[in-house]
Amino acid sequence: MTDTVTAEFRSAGDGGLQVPPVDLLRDASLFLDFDGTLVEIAHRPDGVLVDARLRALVSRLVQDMNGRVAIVSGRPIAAIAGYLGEGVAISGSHGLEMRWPDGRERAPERPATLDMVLARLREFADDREGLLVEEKPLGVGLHYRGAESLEAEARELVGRLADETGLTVQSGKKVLELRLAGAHKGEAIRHFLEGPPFAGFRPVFIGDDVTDEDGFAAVAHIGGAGILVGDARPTDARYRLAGVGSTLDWLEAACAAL
Ligand SMILES: O=P(O)(O)OC[C@H]1O[C@H](O[C@H]2O[C@H](CO)[C@@H](O)[C@H](O)[C@H]2O)[C@H](O)[C@@H](O)[C@@H]1O
Repeated sequence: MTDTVTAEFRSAGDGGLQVPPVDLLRDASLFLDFDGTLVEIAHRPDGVLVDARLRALVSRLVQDMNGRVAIVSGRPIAAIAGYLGEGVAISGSHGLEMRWPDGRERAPERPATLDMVLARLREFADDREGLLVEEKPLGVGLHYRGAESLEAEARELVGRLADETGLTVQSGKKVLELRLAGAHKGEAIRHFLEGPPFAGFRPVFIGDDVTDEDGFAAVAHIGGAGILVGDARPTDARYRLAGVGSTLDWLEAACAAL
């Protein structure tokens, strides 16, 4: 642990939410968001850094929690598996895709309207510097981190495309996504909890973004606990950690306390 990260870890218990107790993962099923929770937010989606420490931590959690660990991300399963390997269960695309620990997978068909939406967003971004279009199997992301003044214009277009296609708008950190409706992170967590190895264990979900609130609400409803990563805000999470560094420190400590 570095001094800086340890200081951040210790100072997180303000804003009404405390740092989670280190024994929280005992008899728990653990669900982890990816961007902003396990890796720092980067300027571009392909700019995130996944190092040996994170890969080792995820492997150790999977092993020591007898497989009761899943990544629950807005990214596609293939992207998460590319970063963290195949040894962990994954829900991708904001709950639309599911991959269980035994390798079973479930995902809906890609909607035909996505190709048209992709083309319209690319055309929009090509004319405006700083915007970036992310193609995903069940959605399209329009990132405005490099052009924040264009947010309102981007929102207007994305809203119009949602009305035209019936796709749903998913807002995130400096991103607007159009994606197939009908799932969210809370539902993905409930699906995992229906069967082995997750069923019967208290759910803990760690996330940072507004898209993670569905997960916090779901675990709270089932008697588990959410952990918000980052600044305090109105939330259904019960605990808070200050940032990615303190989250990795806490996970290592919690794993050692199993
Ligand atoms: O549910 P998550 O695992 O948190 O994924 C949410 C979205 O994360 C990615 O976008 C965000 O992270 C990027 C890299 O740090 C950043 O550049 C971007 O501004 C953020 O919105 C990813 O690109 C999306 O597909 C995910 O839905």
